[in-house]
Amino acid sequence: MTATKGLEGIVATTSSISSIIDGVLTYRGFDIDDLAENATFEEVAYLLWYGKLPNRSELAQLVKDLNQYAAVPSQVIDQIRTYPKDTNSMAALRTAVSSLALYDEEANDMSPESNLRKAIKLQAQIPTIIAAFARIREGKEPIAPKQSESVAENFLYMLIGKDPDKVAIEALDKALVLHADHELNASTFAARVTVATLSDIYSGVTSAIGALKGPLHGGANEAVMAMLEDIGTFENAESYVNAKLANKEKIMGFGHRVYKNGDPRAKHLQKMSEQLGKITGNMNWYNMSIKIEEIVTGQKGLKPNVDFYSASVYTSLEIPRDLFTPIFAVSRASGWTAHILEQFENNRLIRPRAEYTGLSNQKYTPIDNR
Ligand SMILES: CC(=O)SCCNC(=O)CCNC(=O)[C@H](O)C(C)(C)COP(=O)(O)OP(=O)(O)OC[C@H]1O[C@@H](n2cnc3c(N)ncnc32)[C@H](O)[C@@H]1OP(=O)(O)O
Ligand SMILES: O=C([O-])CC(=O)C(=O)O
Repeated sequence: MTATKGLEGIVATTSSISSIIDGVLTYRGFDIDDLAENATFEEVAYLLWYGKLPNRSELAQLVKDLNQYAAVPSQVIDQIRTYPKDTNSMAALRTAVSSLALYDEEANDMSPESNLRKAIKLQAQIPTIIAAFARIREGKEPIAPKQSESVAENFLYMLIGKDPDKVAIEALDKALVLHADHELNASTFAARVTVATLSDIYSGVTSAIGALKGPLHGGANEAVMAMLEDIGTFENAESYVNAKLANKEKIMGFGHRVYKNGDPRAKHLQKMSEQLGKITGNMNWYNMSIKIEEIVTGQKGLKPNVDFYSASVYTSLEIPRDLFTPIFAVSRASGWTAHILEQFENNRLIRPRAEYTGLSNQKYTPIDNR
């Protein structure tokens, strides 16, 4: 038995949800470029869950369900009020999502209908939790979700407390489309491993949030912004990045386990970053990002991943830095739950082996003789 570090190149499951083949990402066979240009997040979520694009009445029903479920149990909001004000936002989300199960009477119902309903509930409630957390820590009252056509609109509304502008809604909606699913990424794998024990969907999504939090995965978008802020000005970018590379430190938002010739989602986010920079009149983050890309790609051949330009996009939307990874979770909730439903459809326990590299033939010695 020989281990492959990080399971690189190991095919661990079959899936018909999304594919990455020759650097092309598809959701249910639809190219991400096509979806990014044309689809709304709600259409994409429907596509991931049901395997086809919705017609008008199917989409209207999903929007109705999302609106119906968007309010979070008051006990969960009350718990969020007790979190320390400096709680890590992903830790808050992980804890609150886990506690949603306590107040859902069907949390442990394993029927396919119940699991699909809970997938939609989780999708509806995750944005509400994040917005409530963000407001409560600032000493403000959470804002109840409104009837809305769009998850992006409702999230921004609950976060800022007024109707968001059209540009912001459209930009966030596109970011949600781009982040919705990504084959067997670490957080999705964590979700599938958890539910393959026949644990419940809340446990699966809680595991996934824990995995997404790390800076080698979803947490990189926040780390990218921390780096941009650290650099501060365009003029500082070159020396900063060169020093990091010389020190063999990683530049956040670059590289990918699967894409070696570039992440197809990055160009959409780059374009949005530029457009939003022009609209806000602040091109600093965009220009700095372009410079960093030039250096990192030039020197290391590494290309930006989905997390790199999303940092400047969210900053242009005036979203606080530590909500970037929770927003990733808003989108990926659709993919996680689609994968959980797929895992339940054809389940087998996921239990690989480890190659043992420890000591052998050890003999027990009584404690006083050690
Ligand atoms: C949504 C997402 O999860 S996208 C990924 C988000 N994560 C990041 O942006 C964090 C920065 N990037 C990375 O850490 C990595 O590229 C990962 C985790 C994404 C992929 O990792 P792996 O496939 O395991 O590659 P690994 O970390 O082994 O790197 C291979 C080589 O490239 C180098 N490398 C990889 N990424 C970077 C980077 N961002 N900056 C500098 N060097 C890098 C490594 O140092 C290593 O070099 P070496 O062979 O000389 O030791
Ligand atoms: O697939 C991965 O390893 C990480 C990633 O890009 C994602 O989850 O979107």
